[in-house]
Amino acid sequence: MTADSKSKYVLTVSCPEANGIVRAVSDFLFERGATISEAAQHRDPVIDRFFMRVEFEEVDAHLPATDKLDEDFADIASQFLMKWNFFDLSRRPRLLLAVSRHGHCLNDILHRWSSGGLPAEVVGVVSNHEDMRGITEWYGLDYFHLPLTPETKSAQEDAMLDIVSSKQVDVLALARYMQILSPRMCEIMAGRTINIHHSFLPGFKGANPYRQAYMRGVKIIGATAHYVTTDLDEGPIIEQAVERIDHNFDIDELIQIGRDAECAAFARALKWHCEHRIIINGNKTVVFK
Ligand SMILES: Nc1nc2c(c(=O)[nH]1)N[C@@H](CN(C=O)c1ccc(C(=O)N[C@@H](CCC(=O)O)C(=O)O)cc1)CN2
Repeated sequence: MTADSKSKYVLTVSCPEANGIVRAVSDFLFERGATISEAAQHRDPVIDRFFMRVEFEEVDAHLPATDKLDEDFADIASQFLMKWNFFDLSRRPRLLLAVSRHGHCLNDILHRWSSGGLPAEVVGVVSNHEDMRGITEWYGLDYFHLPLTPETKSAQEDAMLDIVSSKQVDVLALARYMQILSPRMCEIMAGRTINIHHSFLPGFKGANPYRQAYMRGVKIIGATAHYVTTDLDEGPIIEQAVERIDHNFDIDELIQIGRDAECAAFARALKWHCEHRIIINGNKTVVFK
């Protein structure tokens, strides 16, 4: 078995701070013939909580499947009151993109995916408009046109959830999808729906943030990739990017400049999510880059 063909795994852990956590995890992996290729940890001093991400691979012996690792790890997890997940990196997360009429983030993500820059299986694109069908089908992907009105919003979300189920979607990426998801949708998709908001949150939540920024006279605009929650644009922030502006720029120029920041923040956030580098910590995130 060559180095490249060895199975690689990730373990993420969060638990109350305690002595012996790192030793217990490393001993567990050592005893199963694994070698650690990357490890990082963080302690939140405010809530005294410990976070860890370990990337490991089999040496000689074949490591058990993740469900068996889960089973074997349960006693250690119980001892330290851990929340934990094992991931097999050979299984790339299945990603569904959602878009409305602005296609720059969709286009950027599809190019990165098609050129190997995003470790995900893109399974299709859903939209409440027809504008992005052409580029989607150019990439050979399914395009699900799900138009809606305020009266049909719930039925439209049911249709989207049917696609999530039938396509076995792991993560829903809102690439400038301009519809507010219902509390029901947010609950079902909690922790696996990522939005790119076109402002440097917490500034300028909601619709038309570039107009808000222009009218406020800010000197920096930005974009924020965050997990989606019922509270609009209040979800745990994953990544942000900014661009400098000044009085010479009009709103259309802010929109154009802001697009680069949106694409950069969104792409990094999705890649880190797909590499299992993010642990949600209340209304924040720990990102092991
Ligand atoms: N429950 C959530 N849904 C969404 C979130 C979120 O954080 N929580 N982020 C938004 C994205 N967004 C800004 O980034 C945003 C999208 C839409 C609106 C809005 O007012 N939409 C109107 C309809 C607009 C239209 O039809 O063109 C609405 O839904 O009533 C504000 C902000 C994605 N969803």
